[in-house]
Amino acid sequence: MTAVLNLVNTTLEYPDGDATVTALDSVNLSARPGTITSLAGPSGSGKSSLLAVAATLIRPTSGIVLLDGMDATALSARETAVLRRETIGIIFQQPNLLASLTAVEQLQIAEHLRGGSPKKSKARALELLDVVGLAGSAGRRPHQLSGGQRQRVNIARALMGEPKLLLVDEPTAALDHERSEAIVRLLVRVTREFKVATVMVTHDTEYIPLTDAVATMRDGRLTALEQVAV
Ligand SMILES: Nc1ncnc2c1ncn2[C@@H]1O[C@H](COP(=O)(O)OP(=O)(O)OP(=O)(O)O)[C@@H](O)[C@H]1O
Repeated sequence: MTAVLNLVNTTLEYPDGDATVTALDSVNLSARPGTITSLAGPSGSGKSSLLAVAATLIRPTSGIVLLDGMDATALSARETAVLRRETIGIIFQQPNLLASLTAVEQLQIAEHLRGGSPKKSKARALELLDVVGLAGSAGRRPHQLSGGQRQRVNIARALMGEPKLLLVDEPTAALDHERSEAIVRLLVRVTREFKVATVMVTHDTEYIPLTDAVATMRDGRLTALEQVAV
């Protein structure tokens, strides 16, 4: 199947006084529908930079970012925002839920901001909460949910826009072992069920075997891309 994301010779440099820091150094990576790739590597190796470039939040210094066949580096800021909204779901480390809203409303507001109809969005929000195992918690506010449940709302919210690419940054950072494994298993399941291409930054190497492939970074370079044997 055709890749949803293709990074081609992508380089990202940050200014650092008179010098530059090369956060990404000629990186090539692709992600296909229905597959989940772990992105591993030591601190400062470029994982977050790769995710930000793939998310079109940062434009690379050189190279190409192909999203669903379109070169995002050739688009205007407005066109890039539309492509991002229609193609990408982003799951940050912290769920960043709004304290006064119920779980179902967190999903509805995301859809409202995208211009969707409230009635349709409620039905889809309830469906997605069911998918992530929160059917009985739709009316709960963040303080009435556990850390793992809040991360599940975060995942369901990212799926509201029917993304083709799911970019996930350290989803288990704030969770204990049992909840972390459950979250990674959930990400694998939704990747298959919704046929999204998922790229997940992780420090927890123990969950890598649950995913399809692992891309390892060091000093801005992709040093290995291996399929995970099952
Ligand atoms: N805004 C910035 N300005 C200057 N340098 C930056 C900036 N963001 C990141 N860097 C540098 O780019 C390199 C890659 O950083 P990046 O955050 O992408 O690595 P990482 O693998 O995600 O690290 P961590 O696991 O600690 O989050 C590092 O040398 C970092 O110091």
